[in-house]
Amino acid sequence: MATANKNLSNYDKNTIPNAKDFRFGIVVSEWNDKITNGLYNGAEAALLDCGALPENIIRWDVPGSFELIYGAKKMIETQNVDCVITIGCVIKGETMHFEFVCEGVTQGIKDLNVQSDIPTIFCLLTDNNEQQSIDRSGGVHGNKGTEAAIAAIKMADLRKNANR
Ligand SMILES: Nc1c(NC[C@H](O)[C@H](O)[C@H](O)CO)[nH]c(=O)[nH]c1=O
Ligand SMILES: CC(=O)[C@@H](O)COP(=O)(O)O
Repeated sequence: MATANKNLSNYDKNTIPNAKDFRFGIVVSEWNDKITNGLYNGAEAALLDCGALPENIIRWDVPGSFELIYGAKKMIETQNVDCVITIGCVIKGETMHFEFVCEGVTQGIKDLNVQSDIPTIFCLLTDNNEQQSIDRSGGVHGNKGTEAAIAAIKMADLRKNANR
């Protein structure tokens, strides 16, 4: 289903574990910061709405989406978190740089999920233009940050139960 056919901000708290016992790291790219801050706000609001404690949400900023990989790796290594959310927004320019950044971040986040026991959630917008990013960070299509927060809670809970 394309994003255009679903609202990214919709969730049913009855289907989501309580987040009160989980610690979350959120790594945020400074590129397109109007968008990434909107994504962060959606993620933070959803985590708090589902019971997460403010002191259990740790935010680090990195220069661009490519640095999300290293930031998430160090967050996992040093902050005793139960899940990491990586937030970035890559918007197509004139060159192939878009493709390489998007693919590189995708592969890097995938590698973290393979190599680490801590889930890393992929909240990266890869858009053709700024309007698409606006629409997905609190606009007409909802907020992908909200979606990422719900995924983070569910994966932290899955990890807890799997490691019992
Ligand atoms: N063009 C965008 C970038 N480019 C920067 C890279 O992410 C990286 O910081 C740089 O190559 C240095 O390593 N980053 C975004 O997040 N969004 C863009 O649209
Ligand atoms: C995704 C990017 O790095 C891109 O915004 C850079 O723009 P350009 O391809 O025009 O250099």
